[in-house]
Amino acid sequence: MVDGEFARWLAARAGEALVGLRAELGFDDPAALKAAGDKVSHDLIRAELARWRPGDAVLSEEDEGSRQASAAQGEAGVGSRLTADRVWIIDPLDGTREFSEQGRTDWAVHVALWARDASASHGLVAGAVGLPAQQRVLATDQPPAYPSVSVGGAGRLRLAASRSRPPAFLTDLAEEVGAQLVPMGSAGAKIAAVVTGEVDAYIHAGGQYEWDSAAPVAVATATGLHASRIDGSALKYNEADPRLPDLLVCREDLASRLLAALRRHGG
Ligand SMILES: Nc1ncnc2c1ncn2[C@@H]1O[C@H](COP(=O)(O)O)[C@@H](OP(=O)(O)O)[C@H]1O
Ligand SMILES: [Mg+2]
Repeated sequence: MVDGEFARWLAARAGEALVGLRAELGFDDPAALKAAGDKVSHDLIRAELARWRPGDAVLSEEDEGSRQASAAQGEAGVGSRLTADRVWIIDPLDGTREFSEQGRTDWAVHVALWARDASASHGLVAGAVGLPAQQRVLATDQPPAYPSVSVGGAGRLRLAASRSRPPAFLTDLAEEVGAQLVPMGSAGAKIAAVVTGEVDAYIHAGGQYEWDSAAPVAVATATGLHASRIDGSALKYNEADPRLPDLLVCREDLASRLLAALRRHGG
């Protein structure tokens, strides 16, 4: 299987396990469901990567060791992710909070591949975003079609934002550009909503990590969408410090307008 296809398969498998876990444990103890979700998905993805891509390094939200840039990884001799040529950047369960709430579908499985010699944007050569509760996986092996303009209707832009930690400046920015804010959980689900045209853009600031955006940004850029930091600079992955605190994902035709508004409001 080529990498994009493999990422799709892996995200789908982890998604099935997570759907099964929700059915098995129910929603009475959200903390237990979140912890179990993180672990089950992480263990499954790590095991399949070790089996099918044993020479590659891994950066995972749920693996303290892999977050330390200097830590040796995997089998002996594989070395640190900072010297590796290929690094899988995974978030086994993005939108953990929403996963633990009955009826919510805004949670995701992220599987991305970063390569040192990549000509692809952001160094991301493959990626898949599993949206198990929406019964779909978006992936770079078959990138979705570029979204049609203004699905929101009435000519009003729709801006996806974190439902629990939206940037403070977003209300003013939305007012200035005449946009409606659409609160949603999970960076992957929000970027997927931009890809499918459910919303026009996603803006985040104030904190996030590489695994929160790598896979969905891989899919968004494969689709032809704009993805950058909120100051317009490039998103960089597999850095020593995995913090990647802000980003903008939107249709290309909106990028300069939203970046200008971000210069005024985004700090
Ligand atoms: N201020 C912040 N600092 C650190 N991580 C943040 C953050 N705001 C959002 N995130 C992370 O980004 C992902 C999407 O957040 P949100 O649902 O609020 O949009 C979540 O990932 P996890 O669910 O994998 O922890 C969340 O933890
Ligand atoms: Mg996350």
